[in-house]
Amino acid sequence: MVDPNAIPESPVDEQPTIGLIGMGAMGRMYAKYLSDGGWKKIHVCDIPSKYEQLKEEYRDTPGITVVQDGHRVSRAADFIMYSVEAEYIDRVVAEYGPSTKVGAIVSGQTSVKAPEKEAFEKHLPEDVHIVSCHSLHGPTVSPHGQPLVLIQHRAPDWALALVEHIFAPLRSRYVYLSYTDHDLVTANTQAVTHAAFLSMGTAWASAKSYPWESAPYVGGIENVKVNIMLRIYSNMWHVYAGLAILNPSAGEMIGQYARSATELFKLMLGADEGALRERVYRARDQVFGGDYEETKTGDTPMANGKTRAPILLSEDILDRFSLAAPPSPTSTRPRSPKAKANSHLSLLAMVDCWAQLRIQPYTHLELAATPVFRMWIGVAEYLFRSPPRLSAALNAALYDVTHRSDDLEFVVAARGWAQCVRFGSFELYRERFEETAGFFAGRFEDATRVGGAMIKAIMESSSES
Ligand SMILES: NC(=O)C1=CN([C@@H]2O[C@H](COP(=O)(O)OP(=O)(O)OC[C@H]3O[C@@H](n4cnc5c(N)ncnc54)[C@H](OP(=O)(O)O)[C@@H]3O)[C@@H](O)[C@H]2O)C=CC1
Ligand SMILES: O=C(O)C(=O)Cc1ccc(O)cc1
Repeated sequence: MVDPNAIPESPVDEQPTIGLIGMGAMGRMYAKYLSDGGWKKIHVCDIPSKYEQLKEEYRDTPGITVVQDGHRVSRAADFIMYSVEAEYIDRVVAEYGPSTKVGAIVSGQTSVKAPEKEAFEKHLPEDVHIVSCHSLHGPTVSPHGQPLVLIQHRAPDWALALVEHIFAPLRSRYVYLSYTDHDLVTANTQAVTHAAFLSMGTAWASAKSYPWESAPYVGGIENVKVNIMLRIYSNMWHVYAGLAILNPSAGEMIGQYARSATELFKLMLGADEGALRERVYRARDQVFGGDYEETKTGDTPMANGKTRAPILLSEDILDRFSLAAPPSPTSTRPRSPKAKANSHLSLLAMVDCWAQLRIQPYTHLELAATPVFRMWIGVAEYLFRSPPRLSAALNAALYDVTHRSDDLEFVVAARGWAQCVRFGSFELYRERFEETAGFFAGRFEDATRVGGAMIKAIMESSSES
């Protein structure tokens, strides 16, 4: 529960009025935690046509008052958070921003901050403060211990302290960034990671192949790839479109990912083993350090001379999180088709891309990683920190032609996503996203359950280490 005695020096009451504009997945998550945490004056709204339905839904929730629109929220609240689609932030702030109460603090939950900053600076009155935020996790992940970015943009220290206090019930880990650094970090971590998973999904859907039924993609780290891919496609397209298309740094990074996939694939096609190994090992040394073979435990050496334990769990444990059909009690067949070496083009391209862009993923991991980014580094280190695994992947990539058609689909998909982001078309993005999502939709429910349990197990094990 909130301790009113802990409220910092500020001109607002012990129980500030909190306003939430946009009651989609994130607005609802905040409403729940803030209400459970003991805040008693939370005014919320979505678009006016949802007023009656929202009012009914929150009738018995302590502390929550549903109002018709953002004007009513803005007039009453000491702290207001916009949780609307990034694409619409300018329009929504233009409409409600001028109604903001004098001296209030305004925040935004958008995943990309450049348009939010512009909208706030353009449409908010001079006499209100701006302290923005961004929870670096999806609405179904517990916020406890997850990074929550706070951006003290145009605000005195008491305003930042009050926002920290209001968000205390989330029990998140505050990360302090500027608007500009936020977009740089999330382009490195989220946008390019999503490009990899979106491309995997599109490649499998184009090949009309469910990966959990196909030998190279079953078991161990393949389960991580498949579960995260499905998790992304079961979320809302606009979240990914916004953070890729509207982030000024994301297009270049996603473009590099597609270039890395293309160039590596050409080396594979030409069976240019020397050049492929040279390029991949150089990227590995740059991203994971050069002394990987010396750590017998499989730990990763860090720039500060220490080592860190691997992010992922053992293959056997990861095997539990499969979407493949369980064996029947009488069956003598193995639980799933036997795994076979994979060329891992999506991962080779990721590490090459990090190296080309001089991105140090471990630096981001410590500071501001989403669960998805953490898993993705985990998968990459699992492959790259093991010389035999990496070598087997390179052999498969060069000499096992059965991977060629999937790798070709992957390159086409990665190029398509990069072009779509470069063109900046939300409509094209939506169509591409929904087409692939439609192919997998039948498994979203299972994927949410299995993927959620997998993320929980991995997060718990990495916080213990
Ligand atoms: N989902 C995620 O994993 C995360 C999302 N975010 C960010 O949070 C923001 C919200 O995302 P999320 O909650 O997932 O998306 P949702 O689509 O679930 O929620 C957005 C809500 O805002 C409503 N809205 C749009 N215009 C207005 C308006 N004028 N007045 C009031 N409400 C309005 C939308 O209505 P309608 O549907 O009718 O347009 C919708 O209900 C986005 O900017 C996203 O990038 C941040 C972290 C994680
Ligand atoms: O972890 C991820 O990358 C997700 O896919 C969930 C997500 C999406 C958007 C955000 O702004 C924050 C987290």
